[in-house]
Order: sequence, then structure tokens, then C-alpha cells
Amino acid sequence: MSAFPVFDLGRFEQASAAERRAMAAEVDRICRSTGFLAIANHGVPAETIDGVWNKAHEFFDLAPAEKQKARAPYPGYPYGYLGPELEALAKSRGVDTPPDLKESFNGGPLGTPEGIQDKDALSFCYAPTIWPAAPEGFADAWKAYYAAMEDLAARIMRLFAAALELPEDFFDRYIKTPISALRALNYPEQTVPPRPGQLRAGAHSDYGSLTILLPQEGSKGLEIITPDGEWTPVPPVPGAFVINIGDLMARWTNDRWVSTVHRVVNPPAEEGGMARRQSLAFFHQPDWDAEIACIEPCLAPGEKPKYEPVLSGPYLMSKFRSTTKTAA
Ligand SMILES: O=C(O)CCC(=O)C(=O)O
Ligand SMILES: [Fe+2]
Repeated sequence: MSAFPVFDLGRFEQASAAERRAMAAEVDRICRSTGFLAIANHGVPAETIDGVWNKAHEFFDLAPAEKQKARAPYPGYPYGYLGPELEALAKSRGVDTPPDLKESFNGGPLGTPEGIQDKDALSFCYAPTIWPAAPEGFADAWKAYYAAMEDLAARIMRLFAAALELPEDFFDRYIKTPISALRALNYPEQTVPPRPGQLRAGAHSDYGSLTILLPQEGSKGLEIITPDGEWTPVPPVPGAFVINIGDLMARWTNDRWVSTVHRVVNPPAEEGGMARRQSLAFFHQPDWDAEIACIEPCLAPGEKPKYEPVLSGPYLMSKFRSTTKTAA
């Protein structure tokens, strides 16, 4: 693979029609190959990013008992603090591994839209986020970043529509009240050797439409499988987000775009080995009842849809349950 692609979103949005077409075609090319690229000139204020980054760092620094006060109230609950040894992402692909070497804090949509009646939607996606009491200001910083990500995701979905040569508002009707989740991840300092097969995040693809990732500056560990079948590092790009498409986008496009398998590997001992690593992952997910069915223009002449239509919310719920220890 050539150098990791960096896309200038601000420039795209200001560009002439011809330049937009050329830039969108480049995104189509990337999404056909790996679906991983960096988004620069995104307009998210540094204070919004630093605010949640620092609060998350302070939260992860707290004593385990303090963090546990914000834990998900029962196994399988999607939000709040998820301590070590509770998730193995490789299980989403049917691979049995020891649990990932990480802890996370997770939050859902900032509000519940009126008229939602579906019991699963209410008890899963719209379940309350369990806010930690400390550090002070955590929830405000979190919500500001979540809102900024929701807005950025909508802009990127317009870029994706352009890349698929669809009207730029094509996806708007599917993302009126998205059920996205924000996850702060901490991969603690590793003081004992991992068990066989144990990684910081096991090999998986993301489930939704789009992931907006902020890896720790200068950190290593994130790897993707490139089309040649090789594990390849994805470097953090200063000032930019790393984005990737998820399984729903692959289904939507009939696999024209790939939801690339990725993982976070353990730090090698000879490189300061045990270093802690933090990241923020925003999992953009269409509305609970959005039907994800093959987009017709993605079908080549004579080609048939490969996947049955699915509903965004129930699809997400089943994927989530496959990786998390749930009540027996
Ligand atoms: O922490 C990272 O860099 C990636 C995490 C990830 O891929 C995930 O949680 O889905
Ligand atoms: Fe991921």
C-alpha cells in the first residue's frame, strides 16, 4: 500500500463541482480497497477534542473501585464503564480468544427521540449512559465531543454519497436520529505477558456505517489487513481523525466497499513495551429502524444483492451481544 491516505474535508466542501467529483472518486477508490483513511481539516475545535481526551485520561487514572461505580449495571448493558476482561472483539468473527487487554467507557445517543416505542431500542440503544461522578466535567466534555462527532459523521456520509455517485443527501433519511455510540478506550500498561492469542483489541470489523477514530498521537498498535492479505500498521495522523467504514456500509454497497478487518496489537517489549495507549472511537450507526438494503446503483449489470436487508438497531444489538459477556 502507498502512504496512508489523508483527505482534506474542508477543501472538499468548498470545492468546485468538478473538483468535488475528483475528490469523491478518490474516496471511492480508497473505500474499495481498505475503507481506512485520515480526515484532515475537519473543523472540530481542538478544545472539544482535548476536553474529552483529558477527562477520559483522568477517569482511567482513577482507582478500579472508583471506576466500577460507573460500570454497566448488568452484563450486556451497552453503556458506562466496561472493565478489563469483559470483551473479546474477535468473537464477532467466531474466533475464540482470551478477552481484549483494554477497558472502556461507553456512551449512547444524547437524547431519546419522541415516539420510540420499540422495547429493544429503549432498553439497548437508548439505555441511559452511566456517568462517572469523577472527574468533574466529564459528562459535559463527553457530550460536546459526541455532538461534534455526530455532525462530522453526517458530513462524511455526504462525502460517501458523492463517492458512490448518489445525490449528496442520499443517506440523510437514514441518519435522522442515529444510534451512534462513543467509546473511550484505554489499553493499560502491560506488566504481565499477554496470554496466547490475547491482544489489545482482537481482529474484527466495525459493525456500523462509519467509525471516527482518534488514536493517541504517536502511538502504535492499530493494524489493518490490506488487500494483499498483510497486516499493515495505520499511523495516527497529527490533527486528523482516522475513519473507516463498517459492515453496514459494505452491505449497503453490496461489497463494493470493504469493511476491513483490523486489530490493536500489544506493544513490542523492545519499544518501551508496556506503554499505555488511549483512543476515542465514535461508531456512527443509522437510525434504529433504518433498513439497510443494497443500494441499486452499486449493483453491476446482472449482479444480485448478496445480503438480505437488515434493520440497523437489531443488527447492532446482535453483533454487540456476540462479543460481550452477558448474563447467563
Ligand atoms: O483503539 C484503536 O485504535 C481501535 C479500536 C477499535 O478498532 C474498536 O474499538 O473498534
Ligand atoms: Fe474497530
